[in-house]
Amino acid sequence: MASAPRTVLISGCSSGIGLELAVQLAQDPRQRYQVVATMRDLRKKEMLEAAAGEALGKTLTVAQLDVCNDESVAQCLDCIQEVDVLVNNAGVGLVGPLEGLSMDSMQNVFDTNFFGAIRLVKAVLPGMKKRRKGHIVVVSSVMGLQGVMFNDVYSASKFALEGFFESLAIQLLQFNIFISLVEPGPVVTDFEGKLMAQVSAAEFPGTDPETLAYFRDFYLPGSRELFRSVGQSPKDVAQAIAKVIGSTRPPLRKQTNVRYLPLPALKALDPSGSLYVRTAHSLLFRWPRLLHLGLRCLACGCLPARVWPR
Ligand SMILES: NC(=O)C1=CN([C@@H]2O[C@H](COP(=O)(O)OP(=O)(O)OC[C@H]3O[C@@H](n4cnc5c(N)ncnc54)[C@H](OP(=O)(O)O)[C@@H]3O)[C@@H](O)[C@H]2O)C=CC1
Ligand SMILES: CC1=C(/C=C/C(C)=C/C=C/C(C)=C/C=O)C(C)(C)CCC1
Repeated sequence: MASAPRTVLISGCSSGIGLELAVQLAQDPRQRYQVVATMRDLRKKEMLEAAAGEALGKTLTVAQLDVCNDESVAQCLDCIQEVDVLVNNAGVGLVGPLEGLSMDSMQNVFDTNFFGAIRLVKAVLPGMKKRRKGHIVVVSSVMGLQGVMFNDVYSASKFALEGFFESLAIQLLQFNIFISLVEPGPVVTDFEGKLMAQVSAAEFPGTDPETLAYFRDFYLPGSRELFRSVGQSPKDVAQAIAKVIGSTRPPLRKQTNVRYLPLPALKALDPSGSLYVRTAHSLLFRWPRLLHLGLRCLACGCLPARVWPR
């Protein structure tokens, strides 16, 4: 006999990975999921509703949820009996020279990416513990594994998630609750467009001209090329997350982009950290042509498209 559908609550479904995941799970051919797709601004729900098609109102419902707001979280959860799977997907980026970024903008990154996820976990955990089952999925990033220049604060917010959820995972095994940190590389969503809009509007006051030139003339072109060459589609990332949710023994960590794997591998190869830091520095500042060639090679499609082990 087929078991009852699991209720999946996903944050940040107005666009990108969250939207794709909500639709994929709601359209699961085996109807294993009842999806509560949430977003902070319901005026943005049209795209999700259109993509959901016939699943809307059946296996997918849309609800308001701002991960930075206690009241919004409480109201949303009041309407759901049990959350079997929580997907912490909502997130914001922040890029630029540190000297030119306001403390408010940095705090907003932590409020959303880190404390937003914790706020939701605190809300669903008592129920999961009582039922002695549950799965918490966190959309982390390769930047939760290694820092990337000019992404200092965003990367720190993802490192914070990694430390927090790895710690929690140990206790929660006692309650049969699993944690999975999904670590995508660059994904072609509104995320990059929002960052670029932020960059073109910002003047980065107080930043010295040399640093600004490194950011604008080295980092931005390199990052643009990286997204163009090895960027994954949100559909691919959502598929990887759906697989993690569907597995009986969910992994603690899952990287989604095989073409980005050489970079985290540098960190694993040299625990002192120097190999990764020096290679990233050289690729950006000393051998940009090698970076360009390497990215073209990685993009050419001759590499397998899946991450090993599967
Ligand atoms: N794109 C990429 O290259 C990568 C992205 N990630 C991570 O994937 C996740 C999804 O990003 P992605 O789909 O790419 O980008 P999008 O910008 O398309 O999606 C981000 C989502 O988060 C929502 N959000 C932001 N703040 C809040 C809030 N306070 N409460 C509720 N929702 C909020 C946005 O809503 P709104 O429309 O209202 O702003 C939007 O729905 C993020 O955690 C991101 O860090 C990880 C690795 C790479
Ligand atoms: C420019 C540049 C880099 C940039 C990496 C970037 C920009 C990664 C972006 C990842 C994202 C967007 C994750 C989201 O969570 C490298 C490869 C480290 C080193 C060489 C030069």
